[in-house]
Amino acid sequence: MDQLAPTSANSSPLTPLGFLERTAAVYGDRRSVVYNRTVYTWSDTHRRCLRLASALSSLGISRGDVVSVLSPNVPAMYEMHFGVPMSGAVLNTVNLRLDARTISILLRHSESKLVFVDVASVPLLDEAFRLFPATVPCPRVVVIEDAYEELPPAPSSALTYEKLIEMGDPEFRWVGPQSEWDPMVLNYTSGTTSSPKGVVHCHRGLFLVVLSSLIDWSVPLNPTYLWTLPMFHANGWSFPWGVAAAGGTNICLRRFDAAAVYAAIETHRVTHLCGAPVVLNMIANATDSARRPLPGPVHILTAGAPPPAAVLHRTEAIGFTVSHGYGLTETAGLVVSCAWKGGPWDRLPASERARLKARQGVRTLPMAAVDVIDDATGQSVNRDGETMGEVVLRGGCLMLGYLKDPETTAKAMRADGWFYTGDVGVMHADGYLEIKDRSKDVIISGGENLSSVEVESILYGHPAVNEAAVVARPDDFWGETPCAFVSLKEGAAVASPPPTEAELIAWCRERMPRYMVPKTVVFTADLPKTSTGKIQKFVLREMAKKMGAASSARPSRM
Ligand SMILES: Nc1ncnc2c1ncn2[C@@H]1O[C@H](COP(=O)(O)OP(=O)(O)OP(=O)(O)O)[C@@H](O)[C@H]1O
Repeated sequence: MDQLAPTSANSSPLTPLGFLERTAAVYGDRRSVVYNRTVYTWSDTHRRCLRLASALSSLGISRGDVVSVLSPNVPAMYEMHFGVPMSGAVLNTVNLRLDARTISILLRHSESKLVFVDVASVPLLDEAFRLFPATVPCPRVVVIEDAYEELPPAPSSALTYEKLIEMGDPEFRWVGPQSEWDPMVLNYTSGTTSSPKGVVHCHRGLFLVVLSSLIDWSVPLNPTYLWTLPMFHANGWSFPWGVAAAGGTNICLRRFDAAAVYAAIETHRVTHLCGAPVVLNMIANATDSARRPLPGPVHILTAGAPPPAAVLHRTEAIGFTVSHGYGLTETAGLVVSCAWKGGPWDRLPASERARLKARQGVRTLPMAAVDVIDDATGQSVNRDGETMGEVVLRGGCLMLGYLKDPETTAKAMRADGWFYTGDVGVMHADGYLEIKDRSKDVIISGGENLSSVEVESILYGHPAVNEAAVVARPDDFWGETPCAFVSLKEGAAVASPPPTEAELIAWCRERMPRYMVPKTVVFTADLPKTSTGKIQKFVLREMAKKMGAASSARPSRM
């Protein structure tokens, strides 16, 4: 068999961009994108994306150029996931809730050639441009207008998105990758633990993550998908391409709250949506006036932060079917998922099912391996569900690397063949991974590593708790002790009397070893979050630090 080698017939570069043409051929008349009263079919979307790619080429955008976009989940944002890379360019979705300084840094770092900007974010972009040094040219700007918003229109001289689409040729021969390893997107990480890093993914990695996400979540043909997850966050875990592959309908929302989510589900008969655990919490704790009955089965995929078992339990009790996965910007989407075994697991009590589902799970199909390794020895930790180590990954969905940062890339993708996630986890006897913390969030109390996620999950079980985050507070005796920041559910906050610090501490004491029990509880209306819905623990850690050292007496430890 030695003479059998790849030929041009069997080695066309893998890319998710080809999904669009196929879906337009099969489901041309079906709805592709819905936004308020705007409804496109897959034929429309196909033509509009080709026009976009063609128009970008006519503006001089070519292979490898970075094109950025600052936009909420509107149809233009969806189209750019195809149209921009179909011009050969690299799509760079920028978090539109960042401040002007960070946006200015990211645009310069990426050497972006053109920026699409939502009309509401024009002043923010202008401010970012003012921070460019005089010697560095600003990228060209295209404004995305919105007929449904009462916002000042784009200046008459501005090139608008719709004008650009009109300029383009719907018969354009799109620019395919020369190699499946060609870069296709550039995404900056959320900046939860450090400055955002520029993650570059190639066509091949995205192709793999899209197909495996559909299989893993058992997405059927023609789903109706509600865009609650921002597309600017890791390309909405790659579902812009996934919904196209499945011939689904994208329901776009510029902004949402619990009432808007329930209303959209009812109006459009939504079948699927993704959301960080904060979105689940928002849906589960919605007031009666916001809630509507579900018109049919609704599947929610959650990831991005550890979902507390209590939140999974509450969301499923309302009637949603929740799946849980784990991934990073560096993996383009979900690469570990809590594969549900059905049968015996279905027969367990609901709270036990939620506890199992809160585990992150096993590798998805394109991944070669997932492990938890001991930092000191580099060996796998015992599969006992207790011994903590760093979560490492290997497989086809991993990024090419960090843009212009070989040192950080080498630190993350090491010579031993693993990608180091910076997450701390345990491996259970059944081979399921469970994340216990981010390494920077681990609390070390009296020399013992303590998982803030475990303490949080107990706090979430308290009926009055809306959200909880636990961080380290300096302690004169123990070095660090857990400090909990807690927001209460609306009803509980006004009910008399709301729980006190002593009551929450007692609640924890009954349910966890003493060394894990928070020594301090701070009640707050809201917890600080990144725009991707992650709790900013570094902000809370600073607050805990400013509170000064807790001077513990030497309590007896369990
Ligand atoms: N299911 C999950 N359970 C627990 N944590 C999760 C889950 N999914 C994702 N995460 C967390 O999210 C992280 C990936 O987030 P993302 O790539 O958006 O940026 P970030 O890591 O928050 O930002 P930065 O790297 O800039 O600090 C993971 O490393 C992990 O800590």
